[in-house]
Amino acid sequence: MEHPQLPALLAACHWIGEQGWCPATGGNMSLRFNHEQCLVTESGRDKGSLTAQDFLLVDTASNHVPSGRIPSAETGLHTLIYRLYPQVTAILHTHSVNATVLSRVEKSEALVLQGYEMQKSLHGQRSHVSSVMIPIFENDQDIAALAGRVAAYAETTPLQYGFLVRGHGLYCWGQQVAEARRHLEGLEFLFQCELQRRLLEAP
Ligand SMILES: CSC[C@@H](O)[C@@H](O)C(=O)COP(=O)(O)O
Ligand SMILES: [Zn+2]
Repeated sequence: MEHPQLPALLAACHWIGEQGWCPATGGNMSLRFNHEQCLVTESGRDKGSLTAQDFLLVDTASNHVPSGRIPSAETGLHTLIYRLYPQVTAILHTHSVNATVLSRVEKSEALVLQGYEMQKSLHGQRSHVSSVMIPIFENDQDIAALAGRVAAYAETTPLQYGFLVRGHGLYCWGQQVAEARRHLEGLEFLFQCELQRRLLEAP
């Protein structure tokens, strides 16, 4: 499989593996291929050691896979984001300890980050004074049902950068692989800060 951004995505996946953010085959990654198709990781691969052969062409409208191979179990979340946001070209899904724990510690439907300079690692954020809201959706083994809830939410509140799935992990994206990777690194930094702040400030 060839795509101008695939080398950058493979490098990002290897870096993600080094960070320990995709343990035990967790996580999945994708690229927009053209107006009709995207490239999604094959299910069950070790995401830290992916090669170009581990990406499958998927029809973005129907989730159909012409090759007949088995794409990520969470393909429906990737294709939803590509359908909703034409500017998105790369999506990263990771299972870091911090995203997994923080999405459970925070009991509400969103994680609000405020007061951090690193909020400016996120597209359009200009100041630590602003609040960054990362929605948290309840985990679900029925990915079509989860995608339906994400789509319903996005009808009233456009998704930016990414969202958390409770006790599961982070989905984030960008207009290029480089932006998706910056969002992932920025959000993971913010998650770690927020977890430590909550621990240290706990009464
Ligand atoms: C290690 S089990 C995790 C999976 O259930 C899932 O959440 C995941 O992210 C990876 O699934 P995959 O089908 O390989 O894309
Ligand atoms: Zn997952």
